[in-house]
Amino acid sequence: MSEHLTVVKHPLVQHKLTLMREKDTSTASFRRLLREISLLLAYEITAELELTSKNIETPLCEMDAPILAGKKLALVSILRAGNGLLDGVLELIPAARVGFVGLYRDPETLQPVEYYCKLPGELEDRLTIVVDPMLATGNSSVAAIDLIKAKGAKNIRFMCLLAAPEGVARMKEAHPDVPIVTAALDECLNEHAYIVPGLGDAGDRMFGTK
Ligand SMILES: O=P(O)(O)OC[C@H]1O[C@H](OP(=O)(O)OP(=O)(O)O)[C@H](O)[C@@H]1O
Ligand SMILES: O=c1cc[nH]c(=O)[nH]1
Ligand SMILES: [Mg+2]
Repeated sequence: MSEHLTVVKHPLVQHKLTLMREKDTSTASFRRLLREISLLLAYEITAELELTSKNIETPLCEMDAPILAGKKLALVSILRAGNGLLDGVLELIPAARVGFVGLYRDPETLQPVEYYCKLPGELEDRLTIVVDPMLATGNSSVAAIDLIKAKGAKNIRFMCLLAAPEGVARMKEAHPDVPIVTAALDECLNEHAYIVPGLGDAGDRMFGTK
């Protein structure tokens, strides 16, 4: 991908995102909508994957048919909210290898606290798609991508649902080689570093916690 930031303006994405933002949307609907949007974002983020060809036999004849080139993709979910995007992407790319980085944002310092990390092998040879619905200060995604790069990944993309300008700038500074695909670029962060207008706490809305 050549752009550092891609906002997916597809009408279905925008419609579903509006439903997710509404404060009275139920946990069940929120989860379903996130899965549906993740399929559409996955379509976009994989649009330029490299193809090679394979000789196959159809019931009628032989042909050279396109298939994905290279090693299986890696998907990395930033726990816990990342799992809401992961489920949909895995439906589209079921053979992908999957890793998890467990981080939560300390509400006082806004720094990410790591509590888990398990990543697939041979990351240097794979396209790695990192998923987390919220890019707020960017501290969590930058820290997760630091860990993923330390494990060898060189070709990384980041998928989110909402991005704040502050988070996009932080990512561009720390990881200019990592393209971001998002459903919306919101206005700003509030005094608690929540995205405005945003949708609130993605993890809490997805899992029904508070
Ligand atoms: O860009 P940042 O300012 O770092 O904020 C974004 C992070 O905050 C949320 O996670 P949270 O810490 O709420 O953890 P959770 O997924 O367990 O709810 C979100 O899913 C991101 O990981
Ligand atoms: O707006 C925000 C910011 C960080 N994490 C969230 O879940 N929402
Ligand atoms: Mg949360």
